[in-house]
Amino acid sequence: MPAPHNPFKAALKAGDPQMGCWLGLADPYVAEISAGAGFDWLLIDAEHAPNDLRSIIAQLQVIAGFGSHAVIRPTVGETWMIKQLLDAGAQTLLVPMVESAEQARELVKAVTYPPHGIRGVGSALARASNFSAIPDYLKTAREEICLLVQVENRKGMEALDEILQIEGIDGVFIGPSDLAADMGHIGNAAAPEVEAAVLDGMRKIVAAGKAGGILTLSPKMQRECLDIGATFVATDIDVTLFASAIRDSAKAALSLLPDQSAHGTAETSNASRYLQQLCKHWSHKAAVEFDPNAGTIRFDGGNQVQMSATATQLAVTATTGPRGDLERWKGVVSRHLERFAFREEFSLVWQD
Ligand SMILES: O=C(O)C(=O)C[C@H](O)[C@@H](O)CO
Repeated sequence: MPAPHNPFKAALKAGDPQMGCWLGLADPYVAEISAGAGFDWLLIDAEHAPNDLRSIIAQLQVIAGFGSHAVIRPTVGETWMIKQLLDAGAQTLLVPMVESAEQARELVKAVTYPPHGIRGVGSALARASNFSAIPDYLKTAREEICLLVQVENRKGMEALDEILQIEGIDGVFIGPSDLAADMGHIGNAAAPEVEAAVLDGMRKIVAAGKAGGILTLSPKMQRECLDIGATFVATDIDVTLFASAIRDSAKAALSLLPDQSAHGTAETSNASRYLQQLCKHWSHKAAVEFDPNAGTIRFDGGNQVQMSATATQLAVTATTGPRGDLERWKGVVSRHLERFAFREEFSLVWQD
């Protein structure tokens, strides 16, 4: 009985595009929900997410019951880490920060048993061999291990041609975020120079007969990479999906509650001047509408000011969202108006 078949590796070999999702919530409950969503593969991230061997094993166990394939990204491509992940039952690894053919060569040895590699023999204890229930695991494991490497800086891109020559590397993933940073465009993987480098690298990978992969939230880049022939493309991240959805949900819930408002007046013959000064002062960072007699200032976070001016009085309404700090906001508005009215005895008296 051989090592379990790796359908993901077979699909990449057949050039059959596999669509994936990043898992960074580091929780088997979330992995189980994600595994039932329909993605072809799920990346369990131990580089940028709080995963450890135990959390990875728990996620491998729940994903095993679904059609999605688990791809594990170790923190670094260390032999000891790879040994533990393979014994834990990972069959596909995505190793970050590969910068040279020599590094790629060492990774191939780390996933290969002796005499051709250096993977330690411990299958008797390993989940990978179903705890020795697979008698010829040692002889058949390598064929079902899919080794993917990440090229994600200028050094790695310069070595890409040599990396692509290394036998035993099944695919190369280009990391746009890290590549952007190394190219001087940190936080901007959409920079034209970065996108061009990513697409050029992807063409080289596909032309070399290796599987090309990427994680990009850009529909344009997803399409372009697939059109080039990339075969493992991740299009979303569980962390950002959840964070965005729950923030929107909280905003919608709070929008059902009433805003908080306070009303104040100041006796002054310069009401229109101060109204217009405050509107102009905040016009660069808020939505402002005003004329000499009335003005409205709306900030994105929910803080607002409405003002009206007569020949003798300035009327002000300060508003915050249902959970805003109204007292603080009243103080901010008062201090700004008092600063504009420094030439006179000015007092904004709040009625509530
Ligand atoms: O450089 C990249 O892009 C990647 O390797 C993916 C990131 O590590 C992932 O955390 C999304 O930013």
